[in-house]
Amino acid sequence: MAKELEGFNFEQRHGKARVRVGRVWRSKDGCRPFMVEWNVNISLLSNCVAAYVRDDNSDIVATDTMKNTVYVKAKECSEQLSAEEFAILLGKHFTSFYPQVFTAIVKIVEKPWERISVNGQPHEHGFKLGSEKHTTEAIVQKSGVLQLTSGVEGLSLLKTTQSGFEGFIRDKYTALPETRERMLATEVTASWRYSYESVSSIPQKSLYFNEQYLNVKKALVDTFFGPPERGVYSASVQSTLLQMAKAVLGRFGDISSVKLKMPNIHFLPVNISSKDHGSIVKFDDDVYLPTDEPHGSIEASLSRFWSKM
Ligand SMILES: O=c1[nH]c(=O)c2[nH]c(=O)[nH]c2[nH]1
Repeated sequence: MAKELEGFNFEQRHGKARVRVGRVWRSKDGCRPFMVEWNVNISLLSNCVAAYVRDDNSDIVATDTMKNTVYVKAKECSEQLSAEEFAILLGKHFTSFYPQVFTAIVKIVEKPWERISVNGQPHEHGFKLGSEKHTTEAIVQKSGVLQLTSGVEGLSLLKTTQSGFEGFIRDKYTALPETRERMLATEVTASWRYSYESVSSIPQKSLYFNEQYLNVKKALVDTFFGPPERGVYSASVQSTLLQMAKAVLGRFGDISSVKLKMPNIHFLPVNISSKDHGSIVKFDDDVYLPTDEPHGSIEASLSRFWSKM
């Protein structure tokens, strides 16, 4: 919230970044132990202008206290919970415990520890690190008003065919040939906003948001690839991105908007020729030069008309 200060507009927030916490829930009535590793970012909007203007810290929640609170609340959570629920729980705490705090913004990135299978059997206490990460952001107001966003980052996808790019603008700067046959590779960053508008209206079902995370990820991945035998043709990253976004809004009624970032990570055709021997390697949709940079950057968001995002 902007405030007038000595003839200027002034906005401030403070918080603790990158608070890392691991939580293990030990086995109970036959359940396997479960663990998570979270990286928590807290940002508080509070009435503490005196600290800026008068060296008066009496309204400051120390960022060290915020850090400690993460561990206290993790300890208090005796049942396994999703990153979304933990973010909301922290947001509720900061906005209700401190009169000075009117909004809490809590972001969590979950490290993708996955239970390992040994000889096809899920291990009791063994985990290995997967690839893409589950993310969430809860913005909690003192009134209980909530904005909840979840996402995935680092979801690397590639298909070796069923991708092309034709019909784009051609001018004196254009060298790219048109094609109906290329590799398509990307690293998806997605975020989606849930339509729950207060902390009291979120689903009470245990681990609901973990389930939704897997469902949304599946919708994104399935749409990118198409059916296993035939796949589906992609006319551009743009076209595939929109189909993926539509699949999410089409399948999940409690998601009001979705944002997708899909860099086009190029696999360049390899053609090598020498002065003496002419063509040494002639590209025949077989040998590529994988690259990181430069890459195409394509992003879009899709929301329902009634969405606030
Ligand atoms: O799917 C694509 N979209 C583009 O906008 C683009 N631009 C480009 O050079 N190659 C591609 N591919």
